[in-house]
This record gives sequence, C-alpha cells and structure tokens, in this order.
Amino acid sequence: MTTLLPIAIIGTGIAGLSAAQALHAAGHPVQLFDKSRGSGGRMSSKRSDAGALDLGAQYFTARDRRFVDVVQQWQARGWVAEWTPSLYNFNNGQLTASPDEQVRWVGSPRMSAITRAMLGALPVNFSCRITEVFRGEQHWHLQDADGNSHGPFSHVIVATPAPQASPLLSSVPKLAGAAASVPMDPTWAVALAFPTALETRVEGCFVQDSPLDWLARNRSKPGRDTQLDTWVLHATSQWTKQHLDMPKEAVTEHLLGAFAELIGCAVPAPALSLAHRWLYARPASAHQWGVLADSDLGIYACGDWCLSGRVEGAWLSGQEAARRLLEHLQ
Ligand SMILES: Cc1cc2nc3c(=O)[nH]c(=O)nc-3n(C[C@H](O)[C@H](O)[C@H](O)COP(=O)(O)OP(=O)(O)OC[C@H]3O[C@@H](n4cnc5c(N)ncnc54)[C@H](O)[C@@H]3O)c2cc1C
Ligand SMILES: NC(=O)C1=CN([C@@H]2O[C@H](COP(=O)(O)OP(=O)(O)OC[C@H]3O[C@@H](n4cnc5c(N)ncnc54)[C@H](O)[C@@H]3O)[C@@H](O)[C@H]2O)CC=C1
Repeated sequence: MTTLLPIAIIGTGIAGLSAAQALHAAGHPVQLFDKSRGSGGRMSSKRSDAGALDLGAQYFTARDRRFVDVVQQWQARGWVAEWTPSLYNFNNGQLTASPDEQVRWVGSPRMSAITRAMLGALPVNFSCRITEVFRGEQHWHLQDADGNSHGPFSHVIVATPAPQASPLLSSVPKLAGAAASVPMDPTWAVALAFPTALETRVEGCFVQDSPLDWLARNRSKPGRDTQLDTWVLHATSQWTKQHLDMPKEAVTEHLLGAFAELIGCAVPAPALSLAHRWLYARPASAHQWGVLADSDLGIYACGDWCLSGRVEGAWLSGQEAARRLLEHLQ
C-alpha cells in the first residue's frame, strides 16, 4: 500500500474547508494552515462580554442547487438556522419596512459554528502565517513567518483573499498575476451592546446615502445571547477607504452617530462597543473563474473572489478546487 502525501490547504475560511472536506471524503489526507487562532476567516465571530458577535458575514443566501443541498444538511445537523429578521431599508433619510421572501441563513449559535463543525478533527496548524510556497523536485513545501518549513505535500490549495494569495502563488506567475488583478475592498465593522432594548422593530437594515451600508440586531439571530441588545454596523467600502487608518474609537463614534441618526429612536451610550477593520472584505468585482489552477504542477487557488464574493461563492470555489484536483489525479 502506498502512503499518500497530504495536500496542503492554506486558509480555514469556508473555501479552504469546503475543499478540505471534499478531498478528505475522497480519501486524501489534508493539512490545513491558518494565520489566525481559529477557523472561519470572514465568517468568524468575536467573543465578547455581550456574547458572540458576528462581525463579518451577517447571513447568507443559497441559490446554487449544490449549495442549497449542503445547507439543508447543515441545518439537519444544527450548524445553521434560518434568520427571519424584520427588514428595513434606509434611503433618502427615510426608514421603511422592506420585507421580502428571501431565505437567509446564519451559523448557529454563532456564525463561526459552521466552519468549526466543518473543520471537525481535520489536522490544522493555527497561528501559522505561510509566507512562501515552493516546489522541490517533486513535491510542495511551505515556509511560515516563524521560519519553520512544512512538507512535503503532493498539492497545495491557497484559499486566502486574493491580495494574500498572490505572493503565495509566485512559483506560477500566471496564477499570481490573476490573483493580483483582483482588488478587494475594506469594511469597518462596529459592534454595540445596549443594556436595555432599543425601541425599534428594526432587526436588519440595508442603508443608502450614509457612511453605513448595513446594520443588524445581532441578538435577533437564532441562538444568540439575548441579555444585552447587540448590534453590528458595517460601513460602506467608500467610507472605509476614506477612513482606513482612523483610530477605532473615532470609527465607533462616527458610525454610532450615523446609526443614531437613522434608527429613529433614542440611542443611549452603549455598555460595550468594539470596532474591527476587515482589510480584504469583498472583491471589488465578481469573477466567474471558479478556481485558478495549474493542475500539472498541482497548485490551486480558491475563495470568494473566484466567484460571487459571498459565502456561497466561497464554498462553491472550494468545491471546484477539490473537483479539479481529483479529476487530474484520475
Ligand atoms: C464585513 C463583511 C460582511 C460580509 N457579509 C456577508 C454576507 O452578509 N453574506 C455573504 O454571503 N457574504 C458576506 N461577506 C463575505 C463572506 O464573508 C466571504 O465571501 C467568505 O467568508 C469568504 O470565505 P473565504 O474562505 O474565501 O475567505 P476567508 O474567510 O477570508 O478565509 C481566508 C483564510 O485565510 C487565512 N489566511 C490569509 N493569509 C494567510 C496566510 N498567509 N497564511 C495562513 N493563513 C492565511 C485567513 O486568516 C482566513 O482565515 C462579508 C464579508 C465581510 C468582511
Ligand atoms: N460588507 C462587506 O464587506 C460585504 C457585504 N456583503 C453583503 O452580503 C449580502 C449578501 O448578498 P446576498 O446573499 O445576495 O443577499 P440578499 O439577497 O439579502 O441581498 C443582496 C442585495 O439586495 C438588496 N436587498 C436584498 N433584500 C432587500 C430588502 N428586503 N430590502 C432592500 N434591499 C434588499 C441589498 O442591496 C443587498 O445588498 C449583500 O448585502 C452584500 O452587500 C457581501 C460581501 C462583503
């Protein structure tokens, strides 16, 4: 019996884990790496005194049949639940109810529950920033920021945002160039917790003509801690770019001010506030690549930026990376 070399996967966001699960299911050993202390990437949740707060992805929709099917399996296992917020729209200074029929999903009891469950017992190195990916005579090797080498690996899947993928793809200039051509826009996120509930029916709101793009009542999502009235605000990409290096306290003050202006009820001082800057929040434009690949060399890049820039696109891109890799092995 021959021993298969593991496949290295850099990034434990939903794209990397989607690929990992598919390869593991096909009988291939994988080894995951992430620079963060936990999995989830932009679907991670921040633990706080007000419970877990979803600072990145707020909810997701499922339109592709393959993703619809997997989300149903996640629901059956209790990893996700449907969120049915009382939705509003803020436009031209008017806050109006904006109900619709769209099904929206969230991780349960927090967004990070999905990737945590997907990771399961797969082998992973956290707090391990990969700085170099190189090919020896036959196999792939990785170098991390602490100077450690990892390998050999039969294949490598880079599942990070495009600007972070580009340097890791430098051994295949065509792939590195494609990743470098995808700018990603930033998003400032602010979480607030109020000791008494705000007197509003709003649970989610799409916002126009404001520094804000979106706001959500975090505690209205299923399974969340409901002791405090928690909210998450997202700034527009444009406002974020203009205030990229603003101190967190000032960002919180500005976005809290914008929130108080539009929400239409008294907003007391929050008991807790925190700000997080997502430097690579969303691709500036969508692509239909699915995956970037050099199958002969055995290197692949996947992530939301290869498709729709949403959770669904990231998951599908991870599936596509695994599919292309397995196809080439046959
Ligand atoms: C503020 C915000 C709001 C959003 N809202 C929504 C929404 O409501 N609905 C929706 O569908 N989508 C939303 N998205 C987008 C969604 O979160 C992403 O499309 C999806 O999570 C991307 O997954 P991914 O696996 O491609 O990348 P990521 O989740 O970014 O995962 C990449 C991983 O790679 C790791 N990494 C990076 N570089 C290295 C390195 N050198 N070495 C090791 N590890 C590395 C990172 O730590 C990270 O864990 C939102 C995103 C943000 C930021
Ligand atoms: N802030 C960030 O960095 C990112 C935010 N992302 C957001 O994630 C969401 C995911 O998109 P989908 O899965 O397609 O979800 P969706 O179908 O709920 O929303 C898509 C878009 O349609 C609009 N919209 C939908 N429903 C309503 C409504 N009831 N009233 C008014 N407008 C509505 C709204 O503009 C929204 O952005 C979008 O809102 C993206 O803007 C995606 C990626 C990054």
